[in-house]
Amino acid sequence: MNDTPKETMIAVIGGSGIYDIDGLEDATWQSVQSPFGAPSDDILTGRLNGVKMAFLPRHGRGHVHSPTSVPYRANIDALKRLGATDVISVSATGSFREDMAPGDFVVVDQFIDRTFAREKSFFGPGLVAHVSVAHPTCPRLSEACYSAAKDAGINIHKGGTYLAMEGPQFSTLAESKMYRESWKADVIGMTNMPEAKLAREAELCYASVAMVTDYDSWHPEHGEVDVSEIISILTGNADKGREMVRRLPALLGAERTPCEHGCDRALEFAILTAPDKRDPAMVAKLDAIAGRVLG
Ligand SMILES: CSC[C@H]1O[C@H](OP(=O)(O)O)[C@H](O)[C@@H]1O
Ligand SMILES: Nc1ncnc2[nH]cnc12
Repeated sequence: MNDTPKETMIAVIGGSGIYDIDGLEDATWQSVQSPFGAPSDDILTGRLNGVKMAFLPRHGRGHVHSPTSVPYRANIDALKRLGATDVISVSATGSFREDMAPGDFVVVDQFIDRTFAREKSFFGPGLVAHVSVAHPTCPRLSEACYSAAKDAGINIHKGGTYLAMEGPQFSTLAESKMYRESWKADVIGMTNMPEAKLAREAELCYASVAMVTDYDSWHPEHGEVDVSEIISILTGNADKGREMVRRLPALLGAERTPCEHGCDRALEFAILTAPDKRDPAMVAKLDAIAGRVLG
């Protein structure tokens, strides 16, 4: 695995309420083994308008994983092993903005990571690496999601900061007000971190489409978050999400050129451990993630 793949494979990670996608040609659920453990579920693969697609339900079919127990490393490693070039997260989020209303979509471009009980890196003792996540999402992929959603008639906002909390409980009122008023976050969820950081370490382009389901707890006219309301908004949005995904292959194309923003070269100068000090077991485990630079 020494070169940038030449063929696009769009991987969609579906969040709460999204456990399947339809319309793929040659659709097959595949079991993918990863040295980082079992992914959340088998991965649905196929083609859409001639472009390779993969779909992974983040919480597993039947929603078996909590935001903390989602095997983020295994998921990203398995998608990379399958040949994914672009990863699109579709997630349920609360909103801190009056104008980002339930039913709207937001193309997230920044994150505040408040998670604390998850493995956040593929690297560690024996193979140390530091990648930049100053710009954690891929502008080209994000733009494609925005255009696809616009064309599908979705009310979508370009850019927004996603506060990633540990969960599984929703925020207190004081937290909700602090995230909104002091930290200026736009949306809140429990899963995009460390997923976005891991995608960057894996040299995958990553975009996040937040589906707004509620106003968290800050809004004086909307009260507390209620999961049944979230699911009813998500169910109403399912067709919109599918329409957006259906338009992506035409926008991204089957032939993959290097990412102009460098997502696919994030590890170029990131590994600090000297070649003779590298742990051979770590090097072997990172064959898919870092094989391009480890040789
Ligand atoms: C069902 S409400 C809380 C749950 O939904 C979101 O999951 P995802 O990002 O996978 O759509 C949120 O982050 C929580 O995990
Ligand atoms: N208000 C909220 N907080 C955290 N995660 C969410 N997912 C959907 N709504 C949410």
